[in-house]
Amino acid sequence: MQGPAGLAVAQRVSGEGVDVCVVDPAPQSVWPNNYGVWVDEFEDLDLLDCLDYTWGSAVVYLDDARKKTLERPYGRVNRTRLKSKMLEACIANGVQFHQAKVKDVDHNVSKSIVTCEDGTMIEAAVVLDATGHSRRLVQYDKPFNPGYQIAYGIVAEVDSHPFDVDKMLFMDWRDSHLHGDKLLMDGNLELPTFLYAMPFSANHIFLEETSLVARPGVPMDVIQKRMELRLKHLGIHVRSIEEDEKCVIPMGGVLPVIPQRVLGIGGTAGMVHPSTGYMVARTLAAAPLLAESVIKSLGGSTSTHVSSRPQYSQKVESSTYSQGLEATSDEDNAGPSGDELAAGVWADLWPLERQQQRAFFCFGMEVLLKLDLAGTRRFFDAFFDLEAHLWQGFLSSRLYFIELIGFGLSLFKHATNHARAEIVASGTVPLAKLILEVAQMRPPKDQSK
Ligand SMILES: CC(C)=CCC/C(C)=C/C=C/C(C)=C/C=C/C(C)=C/C=C/C=C(C)/C=C/C=C(C)/C=C/C=C(\C)CCC=C(C)C
Repeated sequence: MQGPAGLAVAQRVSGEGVDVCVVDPAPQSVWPNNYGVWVDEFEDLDLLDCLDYTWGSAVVYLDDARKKTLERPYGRVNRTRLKSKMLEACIANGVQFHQAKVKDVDHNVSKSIVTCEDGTMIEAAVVLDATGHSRRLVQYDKPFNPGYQIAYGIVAEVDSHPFDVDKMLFMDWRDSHLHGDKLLMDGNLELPTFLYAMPFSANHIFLEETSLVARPGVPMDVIQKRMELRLKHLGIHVRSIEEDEKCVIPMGGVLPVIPQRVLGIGGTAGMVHPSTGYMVARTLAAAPLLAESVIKSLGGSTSTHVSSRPQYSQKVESSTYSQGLEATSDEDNAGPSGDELAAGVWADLWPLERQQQRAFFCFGMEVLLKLDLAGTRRFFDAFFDLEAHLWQGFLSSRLYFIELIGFGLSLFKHATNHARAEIVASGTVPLAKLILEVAQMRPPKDQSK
């Protein structure tokens, strides 16, 4: 199924007159996850009409005694509206939808041929892999060793809940619900989970028990059991479950090979924030950038180089799954070669400063991976005490490397001595790796120039 990233690119590229074909096994299905975003992020994307609930602030419980209020509005994405809006724009721009899974792709100098599981072959000037974490077509040349964010969530009708409906619950690290179960309690002390909740009304709420990051991931059944005990402890009686979701999000890990012939966006292209697991706002912001880059590389806006509809022909076989997006071209030798074109787009997508930023976020993730519950509480106590532009900028990928160094030093300054000692103990090796990695980084080569 095509997620927000792929559709956003299809919409933008087709809006410039480029012929686009989206390959998706379920183009009309509803996206499965409940996405939450900071309202300012969606405001920047001009998508405020795609939020169905907003809260003026968010709350973090560190433990039974300490609570912080984050003065930053938060919203729930209306995924049906967002998808309809994108689909309508795509249809109006003439995007074709082919209902299938992509099986494979082959390239020649100027074109790529995508083979679908139903045997259809589609010729394209550019192929974009937007298959999320299944990373169907994009290639990796190093072992992928991410951390895992695991979450179990429900949208439920409840008799009542104890949360303020004007505030969303960003993180609740309290653990008193586990006091009666030593095994679960000890497990949580070592690999903690928190509750994340969006209260829509006094008896309608989204509740999600979440492991921020662990390697390997915390088992789903453990997370569900912890949530069950938490809800009981909070006196939340679930009348009915409208939706439930099981999320497994790989965080960090290596980037795909840059450049490579197939383009990528979203999870397949390393765009999950490695310290938070958030991705929607980041990929929706990257979509126009990628689209502009593709259009520029194809030789301006529209159909000088790009004119034909996808050419379907018969083919056989079927097996795996995937989706893709293809901009088609029938001009064999005009403009840059396929490799040059793709290299230019990858260079725009992952410039040096974005790679450095991501390396810093991966460093942050390595520190989080080593913290137990007590350490996590101390860490977030310092994190949310930072000046707003620092913690907000960090979460929304708005700080670049030099600012991130300032952020790191400020966090260190705000931390208690105990938390500083933990950051040093868990962060020294990852920090040394970060420095080495950043020193070796070079801007990606744009072969089209
Ligand atoms: C929808 C779906 C799919 C799913 C969903 C699930 C969920 C619910 C989720 C949620 C999530 C969340 C809430 C998240 C959050 C997160 C956060 C807040 C994070 C944060 C982080 C931070 C960090 C990591 C930081 C880091 C930092 C550091 C490490 C620093 C350090 C420092 C030092 C060492 C000093 C010196 C330095 C320099 C110079 C650099």
